[in-house]
Amino acid sequence: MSISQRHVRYGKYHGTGNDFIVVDADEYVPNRGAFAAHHCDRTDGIDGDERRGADGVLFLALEEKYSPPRVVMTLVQPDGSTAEMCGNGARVAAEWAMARTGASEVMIDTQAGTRHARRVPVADGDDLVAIEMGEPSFAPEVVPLDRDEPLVEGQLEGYAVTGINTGVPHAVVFVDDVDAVDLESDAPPIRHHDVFPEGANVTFAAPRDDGGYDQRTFERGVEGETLSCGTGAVAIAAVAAHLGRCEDDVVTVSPPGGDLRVEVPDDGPAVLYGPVAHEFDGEVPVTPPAAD
Ligand SMILES: N[C@@H](CCC[C@H](N)C(=O)O)C(=O)O
Repeated sequence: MSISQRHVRYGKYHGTGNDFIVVDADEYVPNRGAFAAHHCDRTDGIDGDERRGADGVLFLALEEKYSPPRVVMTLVQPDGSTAEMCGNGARVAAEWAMARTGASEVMIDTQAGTRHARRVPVADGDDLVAIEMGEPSFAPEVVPLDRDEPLVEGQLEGYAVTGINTGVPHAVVFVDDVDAVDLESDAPPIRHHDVFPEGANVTFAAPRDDGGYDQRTFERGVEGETLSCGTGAVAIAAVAAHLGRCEDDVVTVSPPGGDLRVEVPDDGPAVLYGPVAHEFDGEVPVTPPAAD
């Protein structure tokens, strides 16, 4: 005998390929971790136009009474963990809220702080969504690091690694060619290294002749490579500025899924710009089927 299942509606979005299932937080999901683990699965998860599954579930609570409107964002990752911040996820949250309210700017409440987001019209192209990202920090207690000094190009697992927090911890490594890195084997020992007591996303960057950087990131919580990572793009720009590797305070960072623009002023918060796409909408069971 089958028991009828309650379903929840969702929207599927991506920001330069970093893709998310968006669920209105008014929809009661009793076990958000299990929901994310099941529906984000790349083999058995939600059936997308191009790729199954997703990099995470964004539970979004819209507070329309404020001006600009506010959104409380909770990112639940495929391993069931909750991330304090997500640059591309926050841009998706902003697009979702701006489409619902007609506003062209919103405030996003994250565990890393409240961030201002706005739509940026682009001549002859799709609008960009810009999100204020706070001030990147190298401070050991903020990254966090299991030592008293910042980690700047310290030797870890055969790479020169810099630890930085851009809302979440990143281990940034500069290389000549990101495509020459075996991410699936080289990133996990850094991601789980003792120096990062809460773990770290591992972001490789290679300078290009045009002043921009190529990016590849192995994400904590996804436990694999994603097509884009916004906090990682900001981490590259901030570490490059810190090491004197870039002259401009506006840097184009290119993960596999597209181009992101990052502003890293000497004082004040970083800003991340990029496109957001709404792929499709659907409904899924609120309680995933039990594993065999
Ligand atoms: N893809 C995100 C980062 C998400 C959080 C990360 N996986 C973590 O656990 O720290 C982005 O665009 O910033």
